Amino acid sequence: MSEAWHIGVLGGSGLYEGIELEGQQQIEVSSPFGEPSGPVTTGTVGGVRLSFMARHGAGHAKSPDTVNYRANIDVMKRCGVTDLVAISAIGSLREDMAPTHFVGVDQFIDRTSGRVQSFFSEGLVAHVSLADPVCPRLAALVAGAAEASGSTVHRGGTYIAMEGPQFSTRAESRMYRGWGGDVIGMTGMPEARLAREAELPYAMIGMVTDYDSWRDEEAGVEAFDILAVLKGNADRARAMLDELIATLPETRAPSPVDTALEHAIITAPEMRDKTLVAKLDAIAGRVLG
Ligand SMILES: CSC[C@H]1O[C@H](OP(=O)(O)O)[C@H](O)[C@@H]1O
Ligand SMILES: Nc1ncnc2[nH]cnc12
Repeated sequence: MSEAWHIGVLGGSGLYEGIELEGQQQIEVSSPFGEPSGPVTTGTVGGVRLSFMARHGAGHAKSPDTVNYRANIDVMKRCGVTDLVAISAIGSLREDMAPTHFVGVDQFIDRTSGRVQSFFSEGLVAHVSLADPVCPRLAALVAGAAEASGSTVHRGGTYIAMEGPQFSTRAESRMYRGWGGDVIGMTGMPEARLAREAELPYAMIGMVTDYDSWRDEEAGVEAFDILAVLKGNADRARAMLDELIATLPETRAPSPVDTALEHAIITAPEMRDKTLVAKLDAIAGRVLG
């Protein structure tokens, strides 16, 4: 069965507003998982619905560790989003991925700690596959849109999700390169994990702002350097979104991610925690009934 696209956008550092939408409304959506980062701006472009949330909230009040990733994803799901585009500022761990370039992230190495990693828990256990955390169809559409709107795009890249909020030491930065990391940021996890649990195809487009701290001859990254690159990146991210909406196939064919929970919940029906089942109405209502 095909359906209409509804593109959700999580705007990262420097991207606090989405694109101009027809019939634009700002809505507060509450979640049983707590406070989301802020309201959702929703509307349509050429008949396609788009819903935008600023990941760090108004005025960038939320740090990477205090973003309520579960509430944000839950709210996107409640809004009826079908596919989720994450836009993030990233440091580059490779010479060829230069500041101002875009990287279509396709893998993650999770170095975060102490963040809530799952919607599921005692009383309702689920194990979804995360081998390929990014939806290849959505990633290709996003990368194509970024290229068509004039950005240099690297298709594919491994994102090191670090805890922060401090940037990496030089030794860490060099170690991540040795691990095969291509880019680094602080928010991709647990966001990508939770999107998969919510059966939301997810694609992250990273906007390179700096070379992190692995280049011996250079001073390490500072927030000031990042902010200088962010403004131009935000305009190009908005151009990418305009192009994405304009180039989406007319109808949305199903994605395998739409049914990621199909065989993932392993707690016996009679042992399920009713309170948790109720909280998961938006995330897992499809399979929990
Ligand atoms: C302002 S630099 C560090 C900050 O930027 C990135 O945020 P986001 O992924 O939301 O664009 C990075 O992950 C850090 O949170
Ligand atoms: N070098 C870096 N490390 C972590 N997060 C970032 N976001 C942008 N640049 C970054």
